[in-house]
Amino acid sequence: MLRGLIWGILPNLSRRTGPWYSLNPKAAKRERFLSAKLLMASSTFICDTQPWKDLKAHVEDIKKTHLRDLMNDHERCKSMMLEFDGLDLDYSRQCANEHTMEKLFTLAEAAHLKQKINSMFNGEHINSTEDRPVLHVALRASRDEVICTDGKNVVPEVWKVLDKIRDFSDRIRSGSWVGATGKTLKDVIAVGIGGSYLGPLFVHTALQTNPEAAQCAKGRQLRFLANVDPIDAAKSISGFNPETTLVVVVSKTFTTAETMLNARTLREWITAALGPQAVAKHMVAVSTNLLLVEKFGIDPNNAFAFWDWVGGRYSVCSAVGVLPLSLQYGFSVVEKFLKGANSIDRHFHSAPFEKNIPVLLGLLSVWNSTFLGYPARAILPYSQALEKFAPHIQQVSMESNGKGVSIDGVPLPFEAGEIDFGEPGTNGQHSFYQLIHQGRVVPCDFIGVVKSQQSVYLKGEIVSNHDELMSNFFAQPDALAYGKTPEQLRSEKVPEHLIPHKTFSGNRPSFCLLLPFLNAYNIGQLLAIYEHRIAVEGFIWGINSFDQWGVELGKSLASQVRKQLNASRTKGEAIEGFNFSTMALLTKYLEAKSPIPSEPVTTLPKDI
Ligand SMILES: O=P(O)(O)OC[C@H]1O[C@H](O)[C@H](O)[C@@H](O)[C@@H]1O
Repeated sequence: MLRGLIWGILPNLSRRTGPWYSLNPKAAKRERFLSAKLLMASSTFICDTQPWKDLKAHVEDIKKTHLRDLMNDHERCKSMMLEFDGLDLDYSRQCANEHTMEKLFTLAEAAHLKQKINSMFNGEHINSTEDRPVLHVALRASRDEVICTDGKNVVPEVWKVLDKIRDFSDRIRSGSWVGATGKTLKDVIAVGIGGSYLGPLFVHTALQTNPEAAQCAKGRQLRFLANVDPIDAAKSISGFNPETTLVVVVSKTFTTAETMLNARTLREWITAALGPQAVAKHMVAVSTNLLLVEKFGIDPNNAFAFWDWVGGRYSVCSAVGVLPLSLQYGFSVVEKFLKGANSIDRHFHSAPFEKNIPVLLGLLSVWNSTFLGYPARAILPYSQALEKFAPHIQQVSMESNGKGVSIDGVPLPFEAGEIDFGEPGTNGQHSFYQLIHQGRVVPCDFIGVVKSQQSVYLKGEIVSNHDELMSNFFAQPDALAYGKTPEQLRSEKVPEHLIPHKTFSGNRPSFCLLLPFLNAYNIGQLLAIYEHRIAVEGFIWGINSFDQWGVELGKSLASQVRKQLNASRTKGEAIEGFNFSTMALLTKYLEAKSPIPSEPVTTLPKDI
């Protein structure tokens, strides 16, 4: 109740006056602390509210009607189709009817969804455990938009960095900025991991085959180096010449162990060939921590900033993605990507829930996972260019919503988050679709594209390769929804002993999202839809979707192992301080890995 009141009142105040605590930072911190304490005291879960209980009760009702019968109601289907800015969403194959939707909207009200969305756009510190606002929407705002946090409009800062990227990427691409030996830098290696890698990789993979973008990228190569496995470093430099390569070190914190080691490895690769002074011409950085960038040896003038109000997994629209992508495709292509994301931001912020794509997707995902009990979600783009979309969304979704406590730190009495996975169709059909058709129920997102980036028509065939792909896009959702009954099989004269094996229960929910084309703008739209959908789910569950404490424990244990490896090799110290199993395995590892260097050696990754 109290928590609801706070969520309700603060955004309204801040809309009128700017953030209410903006003038005095000390008071602001104290107020935030007090609010957090108040929130702690009022641990009403969303599952204790009447709308939640109504939805629980509604599950039995909806289970009485098979999806194939729901699909017979054309009015229902019509009401579950939505068009916005060239995109078509069809959610008629959800196990839901008008009552489900009404109840979900009532749940959204009880969770103060509208106020929470406003709080995000208003720059409130909704990431309370890190005391930060969540403003990735500001990264793609147009120059004239005003998005404030702590009393300051952040849009001019965003555009200052974007202008710097435009200028720098133009200079690199035109050859006015050259490497240490006077050669044009035509190849780029972006070193980064997690949010400093997955989003840019997804966008790069999607743009690569777009004719307009590919034309702009002619003669240039962009590669990513993420894994600390030395094979990845070797692959990243394979065939590249340090003289013509620019390394972009991308790390929000500039402390991530893997990225820093890879950055040192590539620095060594450059300096071994061109001398230490070459770093100034061949290495630049993207980070929020410009002090550490300088300490690493990169000129702060060659650093591109972003801000702590951008979560790593939401950073693809910051310099994290915009710099490497602009180097490859030119800033004007990337600007279209930002515009596509901005179009969805505005839609998400202003459209009524009944017509709001991220809200509808988010609410129905909560319905599927929490109420119907389907904990996984398959992301199935029928487009090879989107092959890195599911890996990116895995991080955005599972790092955001894989939480065990509410925003006020109280253990949740229900499970939050989903298990996301996916593959492009039709490849996935020949892999895991067996399970989603006859095994566990996994709600699916089918993503299709109307106009392919490639049109291949073979002699004598009127159905193009792309039509063939899309035939599957249209067929699979119906196969999941309708299934196949024993009666149908009998009418097809299927032998009785095979009928149980060939029966498809159906009643398996899916969404269809159709994009007109796969260009920079649509890719931006797609990204923002998923980012906001995931936020909607977290807002409903009442968790903090913007922190990620769960990744820390493994990191600190790895650092203990690293220390031990160092001590064993340099001082011959015995393995100690671990449990029996880890000690045994570590000892085996050390014994088997000989010769063990006792002092630092430099062996650069070999070009493979
Ligand atoms: O950008 P960095 O600071 O190097 O962080 C890279 C990644 O590190 C961690 O694993 C976090 O869980 C991710 O959210 C983050 O994206």
